[in-house]
Amino acid sequence: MAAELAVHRLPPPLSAKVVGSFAYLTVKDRLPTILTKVIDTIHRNKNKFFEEYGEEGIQAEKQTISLLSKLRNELQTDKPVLALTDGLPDTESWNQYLQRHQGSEGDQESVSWFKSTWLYVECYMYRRIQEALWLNPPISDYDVFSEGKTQSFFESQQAVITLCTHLENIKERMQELSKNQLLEHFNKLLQVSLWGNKCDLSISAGQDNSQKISPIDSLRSLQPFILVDDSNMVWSTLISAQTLGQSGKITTGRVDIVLDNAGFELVTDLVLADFLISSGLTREIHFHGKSFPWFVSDVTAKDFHWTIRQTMAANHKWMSKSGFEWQNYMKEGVWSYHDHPFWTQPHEFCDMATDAPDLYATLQGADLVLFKGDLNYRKLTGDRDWNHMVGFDCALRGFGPTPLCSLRTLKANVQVGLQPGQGEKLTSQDPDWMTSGKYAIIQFHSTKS
Ligand SMILES: O=P(O)(O)OC[C@H]1O[C@](O)(CO)[C@@H](O)[C@@H]1O
Ligand SMILES: [Mn+2]
Repeated sequence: MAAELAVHRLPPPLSAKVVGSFAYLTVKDRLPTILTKVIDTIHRNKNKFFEEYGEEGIQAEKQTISLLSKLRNELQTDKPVLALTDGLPDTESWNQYLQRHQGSEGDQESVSWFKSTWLYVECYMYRRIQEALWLNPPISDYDVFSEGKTQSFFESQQAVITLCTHLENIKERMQELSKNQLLEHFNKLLQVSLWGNKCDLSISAGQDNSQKISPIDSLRSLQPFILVDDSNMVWSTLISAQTLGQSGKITTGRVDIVLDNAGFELVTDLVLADFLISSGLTREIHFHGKSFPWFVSDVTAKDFHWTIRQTMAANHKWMSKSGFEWQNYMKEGVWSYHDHPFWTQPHEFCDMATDAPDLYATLQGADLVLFKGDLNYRKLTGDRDWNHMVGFDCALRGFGPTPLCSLRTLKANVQVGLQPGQGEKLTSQDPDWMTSGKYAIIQFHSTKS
C-alpha cells in the first residue's frame, strides 16, 4: 500500500474552490436549497410550537430562523467558518478541528465555505443547524428532517410489504435451504440493501425518493450498474467467522452495519439483518446511527425505533410479523443500536483510531462492518480526488478495524478500485456516472492488506 501511495501522490480533498466541480455546485446550489427547506419547515410548524410551548415556542421559532438565515448568508457569501458556541459535548472537538484547519497562523479567511474542503463544510452545515436548534429551547430536539424521513417510509409501503413477504417466504423454508440457495438469498438481500441507498434526501435536496417498484424484481435490471461486486468476499467473511466449538456447536460472528438513510433504506437494512440472524449466518448485529439529524435523511435513534414500531403496527401480517421479530431481537440484545458522536463529525475514517479509539475498538469486535451509503464512502476514502484505478486499500490509508464492505450508490465524484479503462468508459457513456445515484458498488477490504 505504501508503494502505491508513493506512486499515487496523495490527491487533494474535493473542494468548492474548484469552480464548476460537483462540490462547487453542491455548496453553491444544493446546500442553500436544503437550508431554505429547513427554514420553511420550521416556519410551517410555528403554530405547532405555539400550541406546545406558547409564546416561548414562537420566540424560539423566530430565533432559530434568524440563526439559520444568518448561516445561509455566511454560506452564500463565502464567509469564514465560525466556531460553534452551543457548548454541546462535541463542540470542543469541532472547534479544535476548525483551528487545525486554520493552521498555525489562525488564518480565518482560509477556512471559508468555498475555500475549505467539501466534506468539512457540508458536515459543518448540519452541525450548525443542530446548534441553531440547541440554542433555542424548547424546540431544541425538533427534527427538521423528520417529515421527509417519515414520508419516505409511508410512500414505500408497497415495497416494504413485498420485502417483508419475501423475507417471510425465505424464513418459512430456511431449514431446508441448501448452501447455494442461502447464498443466492444473501446476494439478493445484500443488493436490496445496496439499492435502498438510492433513496436519500440530501442528493435530491428533499425531493421525492420513495421506492415505488418491487425491490426484488428490479435487481436483475440493476445488476449491470454495479461497478464493483465483491459480494463473494463478503459471503466468505461471514462463513469464515463461523467457528466450531468444543461441543460441536457452530458459533457465528458479529456484523456491524453503519447505517445511512431512514425510510425505505433502513427497512432494507433491517430485512438484511433479520436474514443474517434467522439464517444462522450471524449471531449478533450492531447498528450504528447518528446522534442528531444529519444529511437530511440519515437515521437517528428516534428514526430507528419509530421504524420498528411502525412496521409492527402495519395492517399487513408479514410486515407486522417482521416488526415484532425486530423488536424481539432488540429486546434480546441480538440487535443493538449505537450512535457514537464520531459519525456526526467531519473526520475521514483513517483518523478514527486516533480521534475515536473507543469506536475503533468497538468495530474491531465485529467480524464484518458494512458501511452504507455515499457519505460513508467519502469518509472511507478521505473524499479525495483519487485516480479511479487506485486500490480501495490504498484509499483507506490504514483504516481497517476489521473486514469491511461499502454498499454505496454513487452520489459524489470519488471512486477507487476500478479496472483500467472502466472510469473512462463510463465517462464517455454517462458523464454523470459518479453523481447520479444510478451506479453502485459492493466494495470489500479485508484487514490483511
Ligand atoms: O445518504 P448518502 O448516500 O450518504 O448520500 C449523501 C450524499 O448526498 C450528497 O449530499 C450529494 O452530493 C453528498 O454530499 C452526500 O455524500
Ligand atoms: Mn445519508
